[in-house]
Order: sequence, then structure tokens, then C-alpha cells
Amino acid sequence: MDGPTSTTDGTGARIAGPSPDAVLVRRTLEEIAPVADKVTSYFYALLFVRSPALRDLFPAAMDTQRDRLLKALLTVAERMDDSAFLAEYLGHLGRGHRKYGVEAAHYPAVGEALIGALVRYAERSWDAETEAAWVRAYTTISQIMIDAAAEDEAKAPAWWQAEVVSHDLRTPDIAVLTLRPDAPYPFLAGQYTTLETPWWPRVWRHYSFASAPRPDGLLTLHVKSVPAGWVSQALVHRARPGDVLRLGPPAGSMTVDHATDTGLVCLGGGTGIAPIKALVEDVAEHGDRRRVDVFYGARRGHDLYDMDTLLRLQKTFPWLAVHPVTEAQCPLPEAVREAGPWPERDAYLSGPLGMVREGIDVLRGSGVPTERIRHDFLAELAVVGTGSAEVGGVHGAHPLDVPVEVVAQ
Ligand SMILES: NC(=O)C1=CN([C@@H]2O[C@H](COP(=O)(O)OP(=O)(O)OC[C@H]3O[C@@H](n4cnc5c(N)ncnc54)[C@H](O)[C@@H]3O)[C@@H](O)[C@H]2O)C=CC1
Repeated sequence: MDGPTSTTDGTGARIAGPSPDAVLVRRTLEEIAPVADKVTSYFYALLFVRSPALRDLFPAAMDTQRDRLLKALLTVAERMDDSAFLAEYLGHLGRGHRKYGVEAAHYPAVGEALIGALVRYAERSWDAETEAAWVRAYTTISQIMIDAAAEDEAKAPAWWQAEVVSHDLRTPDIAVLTLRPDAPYPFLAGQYTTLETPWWPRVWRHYSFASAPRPDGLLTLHVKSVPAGWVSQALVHRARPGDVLRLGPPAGSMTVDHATDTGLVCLGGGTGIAPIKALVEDVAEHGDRRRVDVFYGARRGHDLYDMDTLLRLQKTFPWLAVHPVTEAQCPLPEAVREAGPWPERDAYLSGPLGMVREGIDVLRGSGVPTERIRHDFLAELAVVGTGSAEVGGVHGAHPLDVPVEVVAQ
């Protein structure tokens, strides 16, 4: 892509402006924004008519697919001149697409369908120069994704099969599943995975791991069945020991920095307690010098489905304090504010979007510097991908930093 231009401000200092290609790409995206749905439908129609074999990479029902492509494009367009961001974001996307069966040979057809859809709906701004900018942009995007996938192929499988070894229904709509992967699954406490069930082929959802890596290699997930949540309902009400699921690679950076012994303050709302529990186990495994406060929020007392486990951990580890909070008592972020300030802590948040957002505000107001606040916006992905809250929570300062997978979520 062409490099950024620069201008000078009133003091003569140079300010980097967007590159000419970024200006042209953004102009196209602005023009199509009001008809984004039509562009997306036309893109997929072109893709599947011209390359019918690619249809098999996508789920049967395309409604879960809707906004993904456009959201990824907007993210890239917004940061087009930031090569470090592009390498990280698109590298993650390229690796993540291996599990869908995406190959290097598929990329040109996608690029042609994309440009075909843009030509049709960006009539006002489209010209030869714009087309050349889009071709350069797409070539760069696809090459980063292809290279990242090829590099990953040399060291990790595209997916893992995982057998359900236990299924524990904790409430009428929450199950704790234990899985045995068919090969060692390398992850860190606080990370999440993508998962596909045999009942909804090519429909993938995100779930955080509820335990730190264990010597026996087993994995644990907490799943809440949500209305219209195909995958979550199948996992809670249908999955049984012996069923085999597929897992994508681990992702997420809500992990503990073991180079320091700073204390932790953790907020887990609902099934958002899952990765928080994994973090507590991780701290325990790395020594016990750190103070850890866990605020566990639920709507009602009986929704605190993992309280027994947390109390057991609290009894074992004197450095751990667990604070259950129900809505009748007070909102979870409020309880954290009242117990603060937290100036010397690292903070971790996991749960519904609203809780995470409010929690961040409270933590900032209670003295925690922004760079010490970690969270993964899984709830954000659920909203984008399905219109339902079907995830078990992705990390980043901004939701757009989360790689939104273009194919089959
Ligand atoms: N790594 C992550 O970020 C993870 C996120 N999650 C997300 O957590 C959510 C769990 O859902 P449920 O169990 O149904 O939780 P829930 O809806 O029962 O709420 C749990 C807690 O969050 C509080 N809360 C909810 N909305 C709030 C708001 N707008 N402002 C302040 N507090 C709020 C509730 O008062 C309660 O204390 C899902 O959206 C899931 O995607 C789940 C696992 C991991």
C-alpha cells in the first residue's frame, strides 16, 4: 500500500496523514455504508455463483455471517497505514481461517467478488485509481493472511477434535463441560477458543477456558444456553459424554504477567467467571505472593453456579478473597468501587458487554491505569456475529481490535 502523506501543523511539526490508497478505500467505504447489507448480499451471491465450491466453507444459514466481512474491512481501512496492526490483526485472521478449510487458492475469488460488489454499489466514487487502490489493498491483506496461515501450518493443526468426557448441568441453563483434546492443546489461562458442534456444522462460537492448563490435558468450559443460541443450546441440552466437538486455536491476551507480583482485582459476571477462575488457578501455580480479589456477579443468588468452587479455592489460598455480588445487593461495578480504591492492582474483566464497560470506568476511577486493565470482548463478538449473546466473552482496548473472522462464525 502507498505510504502515508504528511502535512505540517501551525508550529511546523509534521503530522502524518492517511496514504492516498487509504483515502480512496475509505471514500468507497463511506459511500457504501448506507447500503452495507446489499453490498454484503451481492458479494456472497457473486462469490457463490462464480465459485460454487466455496459455499461449503460457510454455514448453511448465512444470517450469522452478515456483518463479518464488512466489519473486518472497516477495521482494516481504519488502520490501513499501520503496518504493525495489520500484521497482528490479519495474521490472527489468517491463522484462524485454517480451521474453516480456507486455502491460499481461495483468496483471488474472494477479492474479485469483493471488487465486483464495490463497483456496483460505489458508483459515485469508483474510478480506475480507486480500483487500483483496492487491488493493492486486497493483495496486501490476502498476502499477510496467506503467509500467516502457511507459517502456522508448520507448527500447529488447523483444528483439534475434543471428546466430551463429562457434562455437569449446574442450573437449568448452565453446563460445565470437560473435554479431552485428541492432541495437546497449548493455551494460557484467561484465553478462549472457537468451537464447532456436530449438530451445527461450520457454525463456530467463542468460549473461554474455565481452568488453567492441567497436567492431564483436559479442558473445561462453562456454557449458558441463550435464546436462539444454536450452539449454546446444543452444548447445554444435547451434548453428552462421548460426543466429539472441534476446537480452533487458542486466542486472547487476558493473561497474567508472571514477571511481576502485582495484586489482581477481577470482575466475573455470570459465565464470565470462567476465565477468572482459570486466572486464579494460574496465580496459584506460579506462587502465592499476590493478593487476588474476585468479584463474582450474578442476577440472583442461585445464578452463582460456581460459588462452591470459588469458596474452596478461597479456603485453600489465603491470598484470595472472593466477593459474591447479586443484583439485589448492588450492581457488580458498584461493589468494586465501594471496596476500592485499587491503585496497585492489575485488573481483569469478563462478562456481559455492559458490565465490562462499566467495570472499566469504575476501575479507572479507582486508580487503575488503563494499560493495566485487561479484558476480552467475547460478548462483543456475539453481538456482531449472531444477534444473540452466545459466547462463553475478546481482549483489546477497542472492540475493533478484535479480529472478526470473515468466514464461518
Ligand atoms: N472472556 C470474556 O469476556 C467472557 C465473557 N462472557 C460473557 O459473559 C456474559 C455472561 O452472561 P450471563 O451469564 O447471562 O450474565 P448475566 O446477564 O446473568 O449478568 C452477570 C452479571 O453482570 C451484571 N451485569 C449485566 N449487565 C450489566 C450492565 N449492563 N452493567 C453492569 N452490570 C451488568 C449482572 O448484574 C450480573 O452481576 C455473556 O455475554 C458472555 O458472552 C462469558 C465468558 C467469558
